[in-house]
Amino acid sequence: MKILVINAGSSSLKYQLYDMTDESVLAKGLVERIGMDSSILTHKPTGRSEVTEVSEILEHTTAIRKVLALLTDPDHGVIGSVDEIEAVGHRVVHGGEFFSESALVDGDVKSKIRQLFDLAPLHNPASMMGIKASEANMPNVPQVVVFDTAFHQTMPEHAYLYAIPRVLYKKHKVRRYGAHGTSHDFVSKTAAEFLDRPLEDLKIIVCHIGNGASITAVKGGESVDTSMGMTPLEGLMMGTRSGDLDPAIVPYVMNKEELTVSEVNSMLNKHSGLLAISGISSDMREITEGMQNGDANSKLAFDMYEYRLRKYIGSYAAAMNGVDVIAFTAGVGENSVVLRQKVCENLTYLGVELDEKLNEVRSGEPRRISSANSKVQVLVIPTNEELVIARDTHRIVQGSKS
Ligand SMILES: Nc1ncnc2c1ncn2[C@@H]1O[C@H](COP(=O)(O)OP(=O)(O)O)[C@@H](O)[C@H]1O
Ligand SMILES: CC(=O)OP(=O)(O)O
Ligand SMILES: [Mg+2]
Repeated sequence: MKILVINAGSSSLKYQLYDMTDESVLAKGLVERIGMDSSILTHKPTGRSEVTEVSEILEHTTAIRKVLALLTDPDHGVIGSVDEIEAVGHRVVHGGEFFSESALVDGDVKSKIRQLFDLAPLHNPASMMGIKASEANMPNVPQVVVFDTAFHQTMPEHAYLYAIPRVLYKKHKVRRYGAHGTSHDFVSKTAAEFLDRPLEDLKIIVCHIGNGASITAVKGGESVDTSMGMTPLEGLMMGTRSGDLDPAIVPYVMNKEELTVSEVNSMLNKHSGLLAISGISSDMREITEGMQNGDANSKLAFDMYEYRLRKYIGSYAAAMNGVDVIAFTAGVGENSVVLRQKVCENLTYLGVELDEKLNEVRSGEPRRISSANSKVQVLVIPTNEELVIARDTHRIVQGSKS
């Protein structure tokens, strides 16, 4: 079965085409700047050279039409016809309390995703655009949705409630939901397999640090706490997101700077984090380079990022009354030798002992970076959210046929 996996953002659309007979990726790509003057489509058929097209792509339906055209193109394509795509899997960030599992898309599922627009204004409308665009271009193909929040539905009440009037939870569903669950789930399972130990016995802290960043306490295979909250703004400092802050800052700044709700949201989501503190970039590569070249603001941004991550690791060790495994994943977690080193340097009280040589190894495979004596196994586990989405889609579509 060939499955197209789609991760739609408000102005972007990432895709991967899988052949599920061997879980191989036939092609992948990215459409950027949808709705802007020159959109860029980058398409990479596996084992062949990448193609880039610049054109005007005003909305997601056109974006998917162009992707399908490239997937079937005589020169750059990997399939003979769109009919070969038997299912589409979509990443949806917010499933609220409706979804603790992936689901086959129908009218009810779409209505629930729509009801969650208010809780995830930056993410869910974009996912819905991706679903509608796929339905328009592939009307008879089953669509499956895989939620970032689903894995975290096991969190206990004391972890997911905010200490605010309970009526806000009852009326408006104000609570913590978390995100990146697909990755936290995959990485914790892969860590247990890598160590050849039963997942049920392990206390694992997964640090998913990429563009968006979140950290999860996984006990016995279940999420017991996670750093993202009602929206993906809470928790760690990120590329452009503030992470945790005193909530009183929001009304204070709105008042002083005469900001609207949308302006303050934009400030916290798009103009904060590494970008705000460094004044240079939201990209950890540039921050590290700036720091190594003596730029004080880059060093401060790095130090704040590392310090906050380390504090969360300590608090999740407390949440689980111990930790057996710390797993680093996503763009920064998989690649930043210096970030991992600085974090681990200050976790000796937990029994963490980093092996500096192992930490410097670069590979796309799961690997251990702690020393043989370390009480806590520190691992780097490359995440693969798209593969999980493809597997869930495959399972659900097969199940719906039988
Ligand atoms: N070699 C590296 N060193 C440090 N950070 C890196 C490196 N490579 C990638 N990154 C970071 O990873 C981030 C992207 O992470 P990724 O998980 O791909 O994000 P997303 O999937 O959310 O777009 C980049 O913004 C960059 O900061
Ligand atoms: C939920 C979230 O933060 O997603 P991303 O990492 O793709 O920005
Ligand atoms: Mg990501």
